[in-house]
Amino acid sequence: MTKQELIHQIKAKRSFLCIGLDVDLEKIPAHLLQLDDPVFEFNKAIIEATHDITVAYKPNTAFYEAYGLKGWESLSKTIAYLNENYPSIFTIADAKRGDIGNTSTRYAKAFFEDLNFDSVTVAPYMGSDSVEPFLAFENKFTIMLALTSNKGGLDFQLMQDEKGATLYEKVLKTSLGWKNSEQLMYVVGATRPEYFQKIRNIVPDHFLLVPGVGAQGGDLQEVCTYGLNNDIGLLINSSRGIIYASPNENFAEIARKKALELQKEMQVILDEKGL
Ligand SMILES: O=c1ccn([C@@H]2O[C@H](COP(=O)(O)O)[C@@H](O)[C@H]2O)c(=O)[nH]1
Repeated sequence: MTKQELIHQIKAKRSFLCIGLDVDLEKIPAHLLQLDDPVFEFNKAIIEATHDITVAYKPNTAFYEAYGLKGWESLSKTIAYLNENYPSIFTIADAKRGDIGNTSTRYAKAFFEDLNFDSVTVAPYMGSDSVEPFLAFENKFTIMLALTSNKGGLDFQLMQDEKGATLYEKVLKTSLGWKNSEQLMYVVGATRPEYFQKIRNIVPDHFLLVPGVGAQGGDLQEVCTYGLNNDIGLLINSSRGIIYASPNENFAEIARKKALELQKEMQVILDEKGL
């Protein structure tokens, strides 16, 4: 998918919502457990209930890898279902990969070629030659961790050098010099709204993937104050807050209700900003 296609979808749907498909067999309604692939059936129901009001889906691969081969099969079926039925929806493999160059290339092939995701999350810790192999894939996006939503994210990301520059700022600035850096997006936690202005000064044009709204307590309005750019430039993720809003047979209906609440809020924000 191209950036223009993503922006077009966001404007058409008046939504920059990303739904996280973090499926846990202990949390899904009991009636699904009798089916052959409960994880895929759960995802299918969530997708059918929300595809018109969300622009992206983000399965976190940990939730699939935890179930071994069967879990990988559920992931593979989910992405195939999305690509076949809703090809204009942006897909994110939240896998947080990155390794020496030739290994990163294999990761990139796994997510971009075999599974055919539009994007994958990566960690920046191993530097340019660990991320550039992902950026070599045309019309695919590499979403790099910048300032994460978790408490421990601050252990390293806010470390300062003698001039007061923080590590996450250096990560952002350095990555702009990498080959095909226009295909980067960055993860910034919704729990860190006070940093969005600074981040937008460094990366005014790139998309930010923002997890942390919902279960982690981040606030959509606060993120949008400085996070939005002229292309909208935000993908706001909520996983548990949407997919587990009801433990009952009506889970998909209630997930839609929760997703719609966020989408309506987004619509108002976009209207107010004239976007
Ligand atoms: O900084 C980060 C990076 C990734 N995540 C992931 O996003 C979702 C959030 O799930 P919720 O249920 O909406 O809290 C999950 O897959 C995380 O691993 C993040 O939260 N923060």
